[in-house]
Amino acid sequence: MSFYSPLYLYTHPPKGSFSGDCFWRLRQIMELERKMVKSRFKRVCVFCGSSTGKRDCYRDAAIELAQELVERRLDLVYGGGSIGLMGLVSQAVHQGGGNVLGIIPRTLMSKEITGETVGEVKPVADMHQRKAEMARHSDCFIALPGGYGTLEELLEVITWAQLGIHDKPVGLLNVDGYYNYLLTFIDKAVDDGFIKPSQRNIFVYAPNAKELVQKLEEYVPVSDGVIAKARWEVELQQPPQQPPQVGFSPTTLQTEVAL
Ligand SMILES: C/C(=C\CNc1ncnc2c1ncn2[C@@H]1O[C@H](COP(=O)(O)O)[C@@H](O)[C@H]1O)CO
Repeated sequence: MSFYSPLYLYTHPPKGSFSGDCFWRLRQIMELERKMVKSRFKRVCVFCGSSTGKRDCYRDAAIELAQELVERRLDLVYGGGSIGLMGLVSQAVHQGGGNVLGIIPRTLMSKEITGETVGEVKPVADMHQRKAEMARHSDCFIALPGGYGTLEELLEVITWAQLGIHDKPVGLLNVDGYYNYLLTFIDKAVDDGFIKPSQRNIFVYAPNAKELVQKLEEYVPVSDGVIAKARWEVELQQPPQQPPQVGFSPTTLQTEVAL
């Protein structure tokens, strides 16, 4: 193709001219758009410790995960609060320009308990409602290292996936082998007949944020949930038969968890 052909001038307009500058700018934007990672998700729920843990790798992993979410333009849903890894993830996503939604029980809202939160805060009545709301607002779940609270949240969304309450991917960020004993325990539960082999891979795990988010993107739901998602949704539409009695009520719990 000649340097003087109309097609050459169209694809290589002279720099410095107004139309040429606009063209080069447009090409830069299109190139950036092409490089941007497209995600099947919009909002990611992150469960993590209300402590930072004793080793730097946990803090680094929390920030690295936040950067991965920002890079993929994913919003963060989390338990509210600015303490521990929860604080690090939420602040890093917020500073990176991402949307942050913290869902927190009113009783935990005091700054002495949770610190100063960033982004939008949604107060809820209790821990059950918090978990149901976190799940409802998210397209997938990630657990960073944490303690009892994190384990409880993680195992609950895995259990809900097993029951077919939702089919959203769940991922474990196994920072420096933090969750190796849990993974070994799950293998034991499969070997001893408490978890179906088909459910062993109901969640994914990876040592770093990039690999984990990639696995979540590629995840195909395990389809042998005992109760189909649609049935839980029908359950949700039914008005409660009776007002809840004192203590635990299976009806309200089902209604709360149906996503
Ligand atoms: C210790 C107490 C409050 C600490 N403040 C918290 N604020 C908000 N959310 C919290 C808090 N502590 C735990 N959580 C929830 O559990 C998850 C982390 O728990 P872990 O045991 O540290 O792993 C976290 O995702 C929150 O949902 C009250 O005295």
